[in-house]
Amino acid sequence: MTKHPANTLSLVADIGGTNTRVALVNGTTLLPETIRKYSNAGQPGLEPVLRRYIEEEGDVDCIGACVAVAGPVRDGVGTMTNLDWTIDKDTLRRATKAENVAILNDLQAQGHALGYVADDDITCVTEAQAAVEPSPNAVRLVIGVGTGFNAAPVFETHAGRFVAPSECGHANLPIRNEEELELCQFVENAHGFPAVEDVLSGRGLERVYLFLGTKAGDPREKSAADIMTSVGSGDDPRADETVQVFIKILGTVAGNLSLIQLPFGGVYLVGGVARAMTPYLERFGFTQAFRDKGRFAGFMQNFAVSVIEDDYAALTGCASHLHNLST
Ligand SMILES: Nc1ncnc2c1ncn2[C@@H]1O[C@H](COP(=O)(O)OP(=O)(O)OP(=O)(O)O)[C@@H](O)[C@H]1O
Repeated sequence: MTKHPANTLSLVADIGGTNTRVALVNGTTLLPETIRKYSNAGQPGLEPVLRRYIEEEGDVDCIGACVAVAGPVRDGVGTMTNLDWTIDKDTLRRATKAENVAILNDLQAQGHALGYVADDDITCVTEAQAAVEPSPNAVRLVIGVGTGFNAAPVFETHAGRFVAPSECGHANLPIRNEEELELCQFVENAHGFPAVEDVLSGRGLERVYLFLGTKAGDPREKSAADIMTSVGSGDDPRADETVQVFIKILGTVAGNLSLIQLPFGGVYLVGGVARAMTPYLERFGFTQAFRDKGRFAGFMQNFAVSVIEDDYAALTGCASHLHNLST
């Protein structure tokens, strides 16, 4: 017997460079007991992952499906940046048998989730100190730091919410001091063009650790998870130094993006690496780097910055997008 007799459900998926999160939704309501997380390693594409999910959910029938991909989407085709997968609507229809299907960039999905994330899942890092309260329709900005880096501004328009996609993780890495210049050269020598994502990501954190070790004549490697376990423990000062360098560059980049989008409604950091950084952002100078914009240092106080702790927010964003398409 099918686990889900009511035929009102849709499937949503958030496909990152490392993990795919899948769930069922009823309208905009995520069904928490249906959330499953799969490692992408060794999988040839999305179709087998979705087929396995549908089977594990008792061959559930879905009326719609929306997936968020970590990469550019053009004309309904998503190309994963950090994985050899391409996702199109026909594949999605074939895998889910749903008629209404949609493909979004994953940061667009995060933008569509704003307003649905519980207050308990939002941690304020940098308070705005502006005299004027933001209007309810003020622009917001989501910034994702996980396997990759990306951002998306969220606009509330008369026609509904519009979340603009971007690929800003592939813009140049900014440099503010001698050490960052050396890091940039280290990345370029090893990997070619030094993009923001080459430092602001899980692999990027590991590169910063290796860079500092190489500079000190002791080039050791450590995984991103192990660096975050060591930081603050006193057993590896290089982990602390690594996280400090990372957080300052994150502040600089988040500040740059804020000057481009003017998110008076707030900046929201999302993704596994951003979440792991939460306890250290203030201690290691995030706000200072975020506001370090010369004559506009005071102006930067208009922007509050928070971290979204909900690992499944993009799934709710997919549900909201699908719901908006059908109403
Ligand atoms: N405890 C940790 N601290 C910091 N980084 C971690 C930790 N555990 C895993 N990572 C790193 O986080 C990244 C995965 O983050 P996340 O789960 O947000 O990725 P994703 O959704 O698959 O990626 P994306 O959407 O950015 O492509 C990997 O690069 C991994 O090395």
